[in-house]
Amino acid sequence: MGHTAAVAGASGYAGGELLRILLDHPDIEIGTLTAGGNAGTPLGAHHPHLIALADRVLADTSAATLAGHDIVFLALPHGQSAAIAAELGEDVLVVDLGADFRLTDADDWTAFYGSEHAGTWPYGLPELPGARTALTGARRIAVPGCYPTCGTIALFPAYAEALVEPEAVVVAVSGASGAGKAPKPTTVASEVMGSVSTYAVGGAHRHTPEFAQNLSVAAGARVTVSFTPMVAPMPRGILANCSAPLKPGITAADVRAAYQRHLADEPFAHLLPEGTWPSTGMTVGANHALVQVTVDEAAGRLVAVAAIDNLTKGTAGGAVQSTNIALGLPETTGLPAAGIAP
Ligand SMILES: NC(=O)C1=CN([C@@H]2O[C@H](COP(=O)(O)OP(=O)(O)OC[C@H]3O[C@@H](n4cnc5c(N)ncnc54)[C@H](OP(=O)(O)O)[C@@H]3O)[C@@H](O)[C@H]2O)C=CC1
Ligand SMILES: CC(=O)N[C@@H](CCC(=O)OP(=O)(O)O)C(=O)O
Repeated sequence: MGHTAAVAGASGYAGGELLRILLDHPDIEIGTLTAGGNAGTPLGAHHPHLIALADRVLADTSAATLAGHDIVFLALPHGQSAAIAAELGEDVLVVDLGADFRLTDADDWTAFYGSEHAGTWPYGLPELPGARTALTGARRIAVPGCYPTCGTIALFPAYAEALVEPEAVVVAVSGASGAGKAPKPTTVASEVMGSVSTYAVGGAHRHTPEFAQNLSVAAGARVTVSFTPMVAPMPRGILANCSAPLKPGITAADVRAAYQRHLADEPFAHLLPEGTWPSTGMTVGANHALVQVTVDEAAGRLVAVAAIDNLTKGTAGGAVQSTNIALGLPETTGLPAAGIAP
C-alpha cells in the first residue's frame, strides 16, 4: 500500500463507484470517508454492496477531516471543491470528480455554471492528445464530465487527423445515475421508467463547452459542437452518437486507418471489429470506452459511436486512471478491464 486516499462525497453514486474500484487497488489504501447531511452514518447504509467498508462511519466534509492523506478524491456537487482544495497542501494529489476545474475559458464557465470560475486543472482524459504529459506528476486533476468522456473518445481521432469539418453533432443517451442519487424531477422512477427524454436541448447543457474545448484541443483549431443529451430507463451507461461532415477526398478507409492508429495502444478505448456497434450493456462496471466508426456516403458525414459506463470510465474509473498516471503507476492499476454481459 503506497498511498492513502480520502474520499469526500462517499455516500453518493460517484463516491460509491470510486470506493468499489479502490477496494481492488493494490497501491491505494482507503482512509477517511466523508458526506454532507449523511455525516455520522455508516457507509453500509448508503452502499450495502461495499461489504468491506460497511461499518465505516462518514465524517463531515472539511479540509480538516480530509487532511493527512496522500490523495483526496472530491465527489461533491459543483462549487464545493475550490475552497477545500485551497486548504490542502500542494503536495496532496487532489482529484475533483466535479466540474469546477474542467474548463479553460472563464466566460464559458460563467455562462454555463452561473458562478465565478475557480480555475483550470490538468484535464483527466488520458486519451486526449497531450493529456498524459499534463497528468504525469500532477497534484491537481479535473475529472471530465461523463458525456464529454464518451463523445470525445468517439471523435478525437477524426479531429486529430483533420478528417472532418469543425462542426460536430453529438446526441447521447445516459442512464439515470448520471444525475446523482438525490431525486430530481427528470430522473424519478415515474418519469424515467418506460420513457426516453431529451433535456437541455439547443446547446444549453453545461457539457457543451467542454466538448468544444476537447475537440478543439484534438483539432488544434476551434470546433463547434451541437450537443443533445437524453435520459433512458437504465441505471448506468452512456451511448454517444456523433457525426461531422467529412473533408473533401476523405474515404472510409482513411477513417478506419486513423481510428486504428489512435486507439490501437489505448488501454481503455477500443475500436470494435467492423460491423460490431457499441452498446451500454457491453460496458457495465468496466473502465473501457467501446468505439465504432463508419462513413455515411450519401450524407458525406463521418459517424462515430461510443459507449461507456458513466460511473466507471465516465467518472470513478477515469479518475483512478488519471490518478495512476499522476502517481507514476501503470495506468491500468486496479481498474476493471472487462464488462459484465449479458
Ligand atoms: N453520476 C455521474 O455519472 C457523474 C457524476 N460526476 C460528478 O461527481 C460529483 C458527485 O456526483 P454524484 O455522486 O452523482 O452525486 P450524488 O448526489 O449521488 O452524491 C453527492 C455526494 O456529495 C455529498 N454532498 C452533497 N452536498 C454536500 C455538501 N454541501 N457538503 C458536503 N458534501 C455534500 C453527498 O452527501 P450526502 O449523502 O450527505 O448528501 C454525497 O456524498 C458531482 O460533481 C458530479 O457532477 C461526474 C461525472 C459523472
Ligand atoms: C442523466 C443526467 O442527468 N446526467 C447528468 C450528467 C452528470 C455528469 O457527468 O456530469 P457532471 O460531472 O458535469 O455533473 C446531467 O446531465 O447533468
